[in-house]
Amino acid sequence: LDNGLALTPTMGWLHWERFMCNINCDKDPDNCISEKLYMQMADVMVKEGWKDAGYEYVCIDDCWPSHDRDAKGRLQADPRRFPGGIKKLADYVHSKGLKLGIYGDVGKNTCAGYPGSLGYYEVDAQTFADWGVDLLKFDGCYMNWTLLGEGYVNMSKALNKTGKSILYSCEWPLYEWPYQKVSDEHKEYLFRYNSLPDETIRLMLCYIKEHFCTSSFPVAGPGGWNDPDMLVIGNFGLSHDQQESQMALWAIMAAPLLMSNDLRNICPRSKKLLQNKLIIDISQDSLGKQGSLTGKFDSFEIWERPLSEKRLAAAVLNKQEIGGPRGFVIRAIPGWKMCDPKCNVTQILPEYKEMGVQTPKSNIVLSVNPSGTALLTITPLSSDFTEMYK
Ligand SMILES: OC[C@@H]1[C@H](O)[C@H](O)[C@@H](O)CN1C(=S)Nc1ccc(F)cc1
Repeated sequence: LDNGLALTPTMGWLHWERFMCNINCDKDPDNCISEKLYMQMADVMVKEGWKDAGYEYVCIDDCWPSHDRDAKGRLQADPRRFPGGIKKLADYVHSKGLKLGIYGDVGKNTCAGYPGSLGYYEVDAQTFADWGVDLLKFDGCYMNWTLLGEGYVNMSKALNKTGKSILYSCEWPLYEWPYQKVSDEHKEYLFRYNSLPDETIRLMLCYIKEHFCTSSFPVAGPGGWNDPDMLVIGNFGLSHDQQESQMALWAIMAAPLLMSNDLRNICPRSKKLLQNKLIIDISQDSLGKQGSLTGKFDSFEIWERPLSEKRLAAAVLNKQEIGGPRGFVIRAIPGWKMCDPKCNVTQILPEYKEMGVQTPKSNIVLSVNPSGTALLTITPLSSDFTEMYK
């Protein structure tokens, strides 16, 4: 959808993978789905450099509403967990210079059984607009599969009708069979299509542990991004190598960077990784071209993304889980052919290393940890440029 939103992949925080549907505010007040959680995350995002790094959306996921609509048929937040209501929460988030995302469902109920928007698309779109919501994640549960597309299109039109610019983040392709089938119609109406099933994020965990999904994502670009779901960096499930792999791959794929973790309590290494400016620059690159899998051999996967100014980002993933670090000769990267007659190479992960001017015959060997990734940027140099890097 080209109305000036989502020109680069969305960046922010989303509650689901870390806080799920925890509504037990009596016993677990610090981690339950309540206005306090989002206000605290917004505070931390400003205080701890997340906003400055580019993370701007604070997103509510499922389980926020009351089970009953109000007298006018409008959705309302659970009054005990959100005593101030969503509008007040949006005002608070906006006062911090951030944006608020909310969650709805195209069908009768949300996946966790709260009221869905079927039959209420215009009412709900207007309600979200009146509250000052900036993003809507629209799920696809409890919906007659043959009416799914019509529902998503109708909500897209209803959102447009409000006259407010609300980033429309859909799970439409997720509920299409086969998965990841994103048609032109999807792209026309969607900004960010969450094109992998939720279990894939868990599978993605095991993918990150064992292998990455190698399904080629449909082409994305400014105004519409494929979304392999939340960043789980800073949680409990991944080793640091696997966290580096997720961050590198999401940047190469031009995927939205929506963290789902506890920013109030995150280990310094994970925070440094999530705030790594060079990786975020790859993710947010102005060319807006999504990267892809360009090579697979000897239990390595190479993922490459063309960047602005003729540069290339390359990620070398060691899919082997056992054993120790393995060497990968840098000139075996398919895109290395652009290093002709020379190029300048910067390694970003696993640690920053200026590799300087290289030639097509470079013998540099990258060391890649099991389930880890080496991430590079390669800048081609024409012969006269070499002087600059001497
Ligand atoms: O209830 C909301 C939850 C989160 O929003 C996820 O990000 C969405 O992918 C949807 N969702 C869940 S658990 N959805 C879901 C997960 C598994 C399944 F078989 C059917 C639906």
